[in-house]
Amino acid sequence: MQFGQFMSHDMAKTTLVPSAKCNVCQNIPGRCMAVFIQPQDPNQGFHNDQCLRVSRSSPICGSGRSRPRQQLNENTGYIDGSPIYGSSIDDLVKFREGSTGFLKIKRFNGLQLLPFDESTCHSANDCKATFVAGDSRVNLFFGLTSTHILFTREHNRIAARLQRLNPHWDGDRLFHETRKIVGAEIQAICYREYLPKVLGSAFATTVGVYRGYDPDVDSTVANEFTAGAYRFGHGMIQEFYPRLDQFNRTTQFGGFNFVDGTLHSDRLIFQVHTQFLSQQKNDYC
Ligand code: HEM
Ligand SMILES: [Ca+2]
Repeated sequence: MQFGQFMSHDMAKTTLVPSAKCNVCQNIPGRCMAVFIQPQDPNQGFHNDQCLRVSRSSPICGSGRSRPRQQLNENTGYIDGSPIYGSSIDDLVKFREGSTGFLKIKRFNGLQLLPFDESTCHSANDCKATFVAGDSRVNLFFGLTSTHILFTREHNRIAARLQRLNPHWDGDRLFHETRKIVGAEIQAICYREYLPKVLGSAFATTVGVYRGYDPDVDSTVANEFTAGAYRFGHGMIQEFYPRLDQFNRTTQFGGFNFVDGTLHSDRLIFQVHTQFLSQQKNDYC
């Protein structure tokens, strides 16, 4: 599940119409869809809300009128570690340690973590555990945050080794050679470990043997894949996750009880979704 979510964030980030613009139980063409609650639905919370307010994916400007509506992917569709490095050169400066070959990390309580989102800090030593990374969804779930931290540390581990082997490399060379290796590691885990487990015997017929890079393949991500098919992973989310103390002993089960006492994962997605949308800054066309 956890690697799958990380992969989905490497391949796609669909901009949504801000939820504040969809706060009524009404269909607003092109923007919002209201899913009305059926009288027989047993969920009282849904009845209180009257409908589920669904924001539509933002269109690419100009599409949806004389030509079919197309959705925007804010991230690089290639599996290239973009949750770690960002999807644009401008963003990279936020994560790279100056002009060195290393990624920024924050040392906290003897741990190497991601930099804190300073807008959530009351003082230098009093910050919320909200991190900055190449994909803004890094804080959506602590398993996902851990995966980000893992690959950020992996980058710095490899960069340190490469630096020892190639002391003449400048920061740019060191950074990009390392990034290439980390991206390749993520691809290798995806194709050699994750997909064979997910697809089972269908792996051979659906993915098959890698025959080398083909520049003619359209590498953009299909809407059907992100909006539908790949969300199969939501069904893999467990309701409880074991948590470890500093001695790696199981302390308690970390349920999703921050979601107003309910532990059902569908509801989790819905709740996190609403929280997450309220943080979105991007507007639609
Ligand atoms: C703790 C686990 C997870 C949580 C809390 C979570 C939550 C969410 C939320 C809130 C969204 C945005 C909802 C929306 O666009 O309507 C989303 C989108 C998505 N999720 Fe998950 N998810 C989790 C795990 C997974 C897993 C394991 C997979 C696949 C293996 C996955 C695949 C996707 C995909 C493909 C999208 C659409 C991405 C886009 O187009 O931007 N998610 N998820
Ligand atoms: Ca990517």
